Amino acid sequence: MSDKLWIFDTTLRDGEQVPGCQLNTQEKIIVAKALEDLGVDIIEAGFPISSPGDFNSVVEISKAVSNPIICALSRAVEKDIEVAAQALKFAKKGRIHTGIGVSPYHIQFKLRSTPEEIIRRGVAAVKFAKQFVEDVEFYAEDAGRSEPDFLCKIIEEVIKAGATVVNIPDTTGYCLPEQYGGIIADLKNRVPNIDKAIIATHCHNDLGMATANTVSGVQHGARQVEVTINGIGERAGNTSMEEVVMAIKCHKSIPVHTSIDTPKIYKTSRLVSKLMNMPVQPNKAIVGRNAFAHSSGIHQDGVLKHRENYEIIDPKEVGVEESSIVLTARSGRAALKHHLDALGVELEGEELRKVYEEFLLLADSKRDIGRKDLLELVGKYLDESNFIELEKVTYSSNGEISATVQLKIGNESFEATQSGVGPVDAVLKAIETLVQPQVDLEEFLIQAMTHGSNDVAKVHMRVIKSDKPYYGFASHEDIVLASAFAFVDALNKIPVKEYATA
Ligand SMILES: CC(=O)SCCNC(=O)CCNC(=O)[C@H](O)C(C)(C)COP(=O)(O)OP(=O)(O)OC[C@H]1O[C@@H](n2cnc3c(N)ncnc32)[C@H](O)[C@@H]1OP(=O)(O)O
Ligand SMILES: CC(C)C(=O)C(=O)O
Ligand SMILES: [Mg+2]
Repeated sequence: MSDKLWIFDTTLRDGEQVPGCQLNTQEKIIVAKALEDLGVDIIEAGFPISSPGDFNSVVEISKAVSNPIICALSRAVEKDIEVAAQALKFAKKGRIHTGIGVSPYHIQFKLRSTPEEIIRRGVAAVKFAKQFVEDVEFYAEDAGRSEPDFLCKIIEEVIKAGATVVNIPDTTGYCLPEQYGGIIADLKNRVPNIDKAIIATHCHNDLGMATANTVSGVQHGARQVEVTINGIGERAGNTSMEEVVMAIKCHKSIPVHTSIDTPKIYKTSRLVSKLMNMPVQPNKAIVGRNAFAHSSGIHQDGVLKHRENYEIIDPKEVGVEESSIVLTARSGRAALKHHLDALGVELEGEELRKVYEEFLLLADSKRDIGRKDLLELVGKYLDESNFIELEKVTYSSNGEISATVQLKIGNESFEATQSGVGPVDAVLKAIETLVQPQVDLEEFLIQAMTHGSNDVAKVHMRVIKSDKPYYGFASHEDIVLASAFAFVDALNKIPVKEYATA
């Protein structure tokens, strides 16, 4: 059995310290509920002494969320701790997180104190917090730059005072992975009562090492990780939750497991990005737009042959529908064929070679090639492959709205009548009863070309058949006819063998 790794999310506290990312109470509740749903064990909900708004957020999150422990931050200051305890009064499981700077920089220049005094204040803060809650976490701020003997001493003393979790922050993101792992190992080996508390990692990303340091900490004995969604946080950010969780999931040699429901990662990432108005960089691991996008021919060919040639994570595992094959001038024939197949154009040999040559000319002049470009390239093949023809459409909107459609399917003609909420709906239903490919209409877009009342309507639609998308386009002065033609256009791209005619 592997150990449980406690996931402590500080998106709403350390993450929210980023300029421009501040959330109001309602928004914080939305994020807190999403974190609960994701399976987070501890939510650091705020720093209650900091402002009435933050106090209120901790109160309301405590009411709104039931499974995770709700944690409130404080300095090693009695007033902070008292206010944190008040804010947690509705929490089913509340934790006070208190602590003090432990590096020579912090002791001398920030707190203007002495090591002995810092130990005294740390111990006093833990004891004071224990009067309100059983669960008290102590943070040794800037532990990453602290003196090892002093760090061991203060950790031993705060555990004696009742700390249930000892947090070892690399506050300034200074450490290298071996160094940070070494600090955790040192505490494990030298602090006599260390097994009475859980060791937590809390890393910052100033050198881009936050995830590596956190994982190293876990490998050396830490059993709580303090993380944020998308790695948001002050300066270069905090450790990103999704990176640590997936690194642990991918590497079974790390003897821990988490309770994160990983298919919910992507939607939580989007939610946080949207509410905090903080875009995710496209190449961000796990949740970036390009994290599962393949854009060069050799990679695309490899992925199409066997996904794992270039992917260590199945995108579905983190809630991304599927990997994408992006067409660029660096793509090869395998990628082009993949896209053409999706459009229902199955080209091989010489035909494929010719289209590929034209494609490369176009791709050299454009950054990436979209669906519309492809349709232009292979339009002639699409026309030839029309299996279904729309022969006649009539519709009436008097009383019940109904439509009659006549289709030529292969070499035979069929007719059907259907009613609907509007003529477009009725026509599409009638077509569906004749051609039964059981498709899902996923996207349906009508655009006016010139904006006059005698305008031409352009219809674009996307239908899904056997998990594959197919696209239809048409234009006509009559919106109903444009819709019918676009639907037939999409249906014509589905391989003929998939049809069952009525
Ligand atoms: C590494 C981190 O992320 S720590 C958390 C950072 N987050 C925040 O700071 C957000 C919330 N902070 C605040 O709202 C305010 O800073 C407050 C309410 C905590 C304090 O405000 P003020 O009383 O005006 O103090 P100010 O912010 O100017 O200075 C911080 C004071 O706390 C002291 N202090 C800093 N950390 C600690 C600590 N862990 N324990 C005790 N005292 C501390 C500083 O030495 C300084 O004291 P001084 O004024 O005697 O020199
Ligand atoms: C307050 C502590 C836990 C912190 O955020 C840090 O040291 O980075
Ligand atoms: Mg921090």
